[in-house]
Formats: sequence, structure tokens, C-alpha cells
Amino acid sequence: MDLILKYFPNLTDEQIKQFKALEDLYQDWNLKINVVSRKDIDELYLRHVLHSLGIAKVIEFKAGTRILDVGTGGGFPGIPLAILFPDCNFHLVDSIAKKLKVVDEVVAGLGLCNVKTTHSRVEDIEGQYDFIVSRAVAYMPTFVHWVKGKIAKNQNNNLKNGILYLKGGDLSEELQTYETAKVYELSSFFNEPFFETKKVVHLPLKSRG
Ligand SMILES: C[S@@+](CC[C@H](N)C(=O)[O-])C[C@H]1O[C@@H](n2cnc3c(N)ncnc32)[C@H](O)[C@@H]1O
Repeated sequence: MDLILKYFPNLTDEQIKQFKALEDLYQDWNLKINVVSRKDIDELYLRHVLHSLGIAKVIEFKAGTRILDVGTGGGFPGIPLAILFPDCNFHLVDSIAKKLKVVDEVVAGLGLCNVKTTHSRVEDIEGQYDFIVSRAVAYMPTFVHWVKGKIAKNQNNNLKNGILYLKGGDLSEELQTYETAKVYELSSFFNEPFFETKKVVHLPLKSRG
């Protein structure tokens, strides 16, 4: 938890309480359903919470922003972002029902009112969002194809609307057709060895294929 405060020192008491509660909630749920690996649960704040919050270092969502988390799994990056941005609306989607059961319980345990979940493949989700966030779900061209038509145009005249994807490694081949894609190194925000090769890819609306 100290790690979160180190990089996000202006949290409210409520947010601190919610971030602290994550550890027990995930530990309890992991005993019943394995949503987070053993190693990762021991380093939950580094590997999941702080990693998810890397998106917030790239874009600070304004109140009322609609965000879709595709393939949220156990709730990442959606849940940490929903704690950080309580005035934004989050829709967390996954194609595996048991993972969403855990997400629903964690959301209820935290008292988060800004999160909705749906058990579905993202291709079947209808609706428009200002941003689509994700981590470790699909190769970028496949992902872009899945979410085509789901990003709202001209909402608040925000040219940044689009995809924010947490990825690692060499992305040159994957991103070669997306000229306006911007890649942010998470090591420039977080001084921790874990983030050495980790990045946030921002694909604004205009660059969608
Ligand atoms: C490797 S896990 C990543 C989970 C989470 N984003 C994280 O980083 O911890 C990939 C998740 O994407 C989900 N998924 C894969 N394809 C999907 C699709 N087309 N629609 C919705 N969810 C999908 C899987 O069920 C799985 O939970």
C-alpha cells in the first residue's frame, strides 16, 4: 500500500481505505477461485494495482468519463482505476463468468458505486465509451477490430478519446499500422525494476484501423 501512496500521494481517506481493503479481498477470494497467481497476490500492489494505475499517469479522466475495461479478469485495470476516479463510470467486461463473480464481490466489498460488470465477449457489447482500457488480452490489431465502433466521437471534443492498453516488450510490429499510437514507458513514472519493459499504448480515436 505504501507503494501506491508513494506515486499517488493525494488520495482521499476513502480511497486509501479502499486500496488497503483490496489485499484482504483478493486474498480471501483467491482461496476459493484462483484469479491472481500466488506470486502476484504477494505483490498485488506492485504487479496489479500500481501497474493498472499506470494508465492514470498518461490520462487523467475527467468527471463523467465512460470507460470500458475489456477482458478485466480479476478486475485489472478497471478496479484500481475506479477507485482513483470515483466520478467516472466504469464497465468491466470478461468472457469468463467466474472471474466476474470475484470482481462483483470485490466491487461490493469496496462499496464502489461507479462500476458495472457484464459477462460477455466484448464483440457483443453495445454502447459507446470515451476510453477503452485493457491489459494482457489480445494482439493489438485483433483488439482494435473487437472494439471498433465502441469509442464515442467528439465527446467533450476530446481528441485523446481512444484506447489505453497496458503492454510489455517490443511493440513495433504490432503497432506498425497505427501511425498516431503513442507509447509511454511506465519506468518513467514508476521507479521500480518491475516496470522496466512495461508500457502504456495510447491509440487515439483517429488512429483506429
Ligand atoms: C490474461 S487475462 C488478463 C486479465 C486482466 N486484464 C489482467 O490483466 O489481470 C485475459 C482476459 O481476457 C478475457 N478475454 C479474452 N478475450 C475476450 C473477449 N473477446 N471478450 C471479453 N473478454 C475476453 C479472458 O477471459 C481473460 O480473463
